[in-house]
Amino acid sequence: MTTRIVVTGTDTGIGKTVFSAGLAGLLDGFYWKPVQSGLDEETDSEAVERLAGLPSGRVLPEAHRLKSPLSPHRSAEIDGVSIEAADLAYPVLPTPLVIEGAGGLMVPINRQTRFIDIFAEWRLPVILCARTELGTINHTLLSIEALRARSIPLIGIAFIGEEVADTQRTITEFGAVRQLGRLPHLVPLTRETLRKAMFAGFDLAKIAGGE
Ligand SMILES: Nc1ncnc2c1ncn2[C@@H]1O[C@H](COP(=O)(O)OP(=O)(O)OP(=O)(O)O)[C@@H](O)[C@H]1O
Ligand SMILES: C[C@H](N)[C@H](N)CCCCCC(=O)O
Ligand SMILES: [Mg+2]
Repeated sequence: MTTRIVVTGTDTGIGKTVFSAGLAGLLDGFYWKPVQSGLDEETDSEAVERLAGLPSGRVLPEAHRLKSPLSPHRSAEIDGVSIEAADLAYPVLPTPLVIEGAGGLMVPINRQTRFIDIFAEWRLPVILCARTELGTINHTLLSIEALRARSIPLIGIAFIGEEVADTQRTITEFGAVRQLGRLPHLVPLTRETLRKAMFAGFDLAKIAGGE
């Protein structure tokens, strides 16, 4: 089965890229970051190259690489370019493909379109990355509601951070959503520690099984 999975999250900086690297490695697939904003530090694609342990060529080139580490719609304006939904048509490959958004669901790619609108068009199954720390119940349930309102298939939640059992239970119960697993904060964060943590923390059958 060709698995195309969108990895999104409740916010920026919560661990979507690290989780995507681990997932692409587990699936032995490809990774694609359609829009990268911020080029001065390691990009998401470079991080996945470093962490996923995939053969070369499996990290696909971004459709847009924008200089400023801002919301893509603004970063594009500063660079004098415009991101159109058509630019973000995902590649059709015979192997698993992990596609990472930018920030959270409502992040705009231009002044009319947000990532969630693209995901609604794509209709691909989504994994929602969520923190476990205080504040995540609200952010996660709001994100789930937004996905459900647009009938975007939600495979489940990938928790990132230390275990907070009641928070994770509260989210899965109120959200009527599966907990796919949890990726702790890894020290050190390496290809090896990530692969080990993904095997230990996630059930691939749950993920590949779709919504
Ligand atoms: N499980 C983890 N263990 C250790 N460090 C982590 C983990 N997850 C994320 N980090 C670190 O936290 C920072 C943000 O993570 P990451 O880049 O994955 O966030 P993101 O959600 O992809 O952000 P963006 O919205 O910019 O794509 C990075 O420095 C990353 O190395
Ligand atoms: C720059 C950052 N690393 C991401 N690529 C983009 C995050 C956009 C967040 C927009 C917002 O929610 O305010
Ligand atoms: Mg990222």
